[in-house]
Amino acid sequence: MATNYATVTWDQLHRDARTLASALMARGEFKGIVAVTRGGLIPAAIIARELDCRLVESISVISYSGESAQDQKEPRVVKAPIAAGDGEGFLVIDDLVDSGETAKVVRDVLPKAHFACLYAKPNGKPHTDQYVMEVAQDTWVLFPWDTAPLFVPPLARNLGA
Ligand SMILES: O=P(O)(O)OC[C@H]1O[C@H](OP(=O)(O)OP(=O)(O)O)[C@H](O)[C@@H]1O
Ligand SMILES: Nc1nc2[nH]cnc2c(=O)[nH]1
Ligand SMILES: [Mg+2]
Repeated sequence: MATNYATVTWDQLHRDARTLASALMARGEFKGIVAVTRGGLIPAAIIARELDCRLVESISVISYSGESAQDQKEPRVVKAPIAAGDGEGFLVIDDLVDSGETAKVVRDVLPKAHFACLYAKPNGKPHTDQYVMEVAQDTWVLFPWDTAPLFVPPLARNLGA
């Protein structure tokens, strides 16, 4: 079970995706981008815009059924990235690598692609070619699409409770 949570706002996600795009510029042009659904879709859209890349494919992988590491399942590819072939010249984008199991399965399908993500936990780091920020293994990242602002009572109201 994750003991900590790290909340990522839309602004921060956009900034981190642009930082990744900027680092990827040094690798020259990609033929196309493969987004790992669903978490990689929004980062891939931001990066495709920055790299002026119009060919966006997807690979659909299901690895988690809930909101913690306890909910991890064997990753299942439910849609193949046909347009990307063996991945040569393609960039694969996911939101994060945690255990690295999803990335491993994606790499089996696209062995020649360059794999990049925004956030990487220590166990996932060996399975990504590039990432923006490291996150502790016991931290669960809450993406902007996972959360909503909600009312929090003032501290003083809990006095004596
Ligand atoms: O390195 P791992 O331990 O495999 O975990 C990382 C994967 O888990 C999440 O996807 P998830 O399966 O929850 O599906 P989603 O992207 O559709 O939310 C995340 O988006 C990564 O793809
Ligand atoms: N939202 C989210 N999904 C994950 N899938 C695997 N690890 C994580 C994480 O830390 N946050
Ligand atoms: Mg995912």
